[in-house]
Amino acid sequence: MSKEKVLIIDDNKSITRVVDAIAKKMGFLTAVVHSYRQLEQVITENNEFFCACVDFNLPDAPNGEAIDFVINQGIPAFVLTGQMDEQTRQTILSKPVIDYVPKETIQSFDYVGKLLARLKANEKIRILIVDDSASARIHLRSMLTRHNFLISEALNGVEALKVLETYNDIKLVVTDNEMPVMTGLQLVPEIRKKYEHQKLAIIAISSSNQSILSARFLKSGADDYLSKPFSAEEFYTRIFRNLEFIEHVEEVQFAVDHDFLTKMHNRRYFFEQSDIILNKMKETDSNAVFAILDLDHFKSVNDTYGHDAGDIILVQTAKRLKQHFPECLTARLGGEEFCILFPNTSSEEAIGRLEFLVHHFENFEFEIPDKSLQVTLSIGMADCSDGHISETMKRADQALYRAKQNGRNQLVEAN
Ligand SMILES: Nc1nc2c(ncn2[C@@H]2O[C@H](COP(=O)(O)OP(=O)(O)OP(=O)(O)O)[C@@H](O)[C@H]2O)c(=O)[nH]1
Repeated sequence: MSKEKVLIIDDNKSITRVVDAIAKKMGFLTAVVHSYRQLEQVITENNEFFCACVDFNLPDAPNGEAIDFVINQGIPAFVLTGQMDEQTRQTILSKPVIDYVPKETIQSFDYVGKLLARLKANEKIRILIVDDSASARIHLRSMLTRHNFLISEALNGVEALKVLETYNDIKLVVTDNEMPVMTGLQLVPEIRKKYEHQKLAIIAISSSNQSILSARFLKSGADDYLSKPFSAEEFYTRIFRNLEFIEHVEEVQFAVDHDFLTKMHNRRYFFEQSDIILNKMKETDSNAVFAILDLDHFKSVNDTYGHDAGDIILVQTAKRLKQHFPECLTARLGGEEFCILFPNTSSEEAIGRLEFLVHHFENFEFEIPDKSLQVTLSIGMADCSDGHISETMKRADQALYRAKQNGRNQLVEAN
């Protein structure tokens, strides 16, 4: 039984084939049925599904009965429908479904793919609901949990601030305005003192008919405003827009901080962070060590086995460095050159760990297509007593030069 299985229910086989292919491409397992009768059978064997994609109209269940059946089994469901009149829309939205997808064009199936990706991503996203009304919280929780979000709740602004301190995976706050202790309008600027728009979105919800309220919320730092009553489509669209903004910023930030090939931190990030770490070390009078690592005769690896093989070795080297030094700041400086900053570490300890690494590389077989090969490592190391990473780097670089001169495959400590 797998929670990673998508249940696909449609009497039209060309539609199930397309949805099946989309789900499989995304790494899901699938179960496909073409009638209500088959659906009942499948469910008796297993009702553990990630979600279900349900046809509104089946020959033996013409009025959305399959949707009710699946939801009653506790399976989150989205609906595929050929009819898109207002009556059908109302009927679908009166049920606690994830969403509906009109089977109008081929783009509808792109939407199915996006929906599945969204549902998978949502499993790691926590939303904080802030409302003093239990029924409002229950309603919002029900709408959001069917989209797989993790949920926390608070009854007023002060509680909300405490919950934000407790959970670091909250990406979105949905807040009411009128609440005892601290209102939504008071809460929003308090949140903004600590959390930027790129990290945390705020959507305010209110039934107040004061048109100025939305402007006041937006000016105090909210990202969006919803007036009650709102449709499910509007609610979800605003939730996803705001989360997508945060996710795009995260993607851009990742690209800025990481090396494209190895996904290791890059030179720019290393310099920025090493300053912060070395300042902390100075304050606590602790020792730090810097090492620069260079693969030996890498040009000949590229020349002999090709650039793609060289890339594989760089990626595997990055993986080994992250595994060996999880608590250190590691980065790819460029080309076949990497570096490590050991915080709170004596030179003796760093020497021990780096010598072990040299030995490990000497004995390690890199796997490239149809072959395995050894690539050794030279390292220059310097303690960070001069306080500036650029000075330390110069000394470590000279030590690396000596390691290369002495025959490579070794560690040399700076004078
Ligand atoms: N495959 C691959 N090769 C790279 C990349 N970046 C730099 N290189 C190659 O790394 C090689 C570095 O060569 P050299 O600087 O001569 O150093 P070396 O051959 O390792 O010699 P020593 O350092 O003296 O042992 C060059 O062939 C570059 O083209 C990359 O992203 N991928």
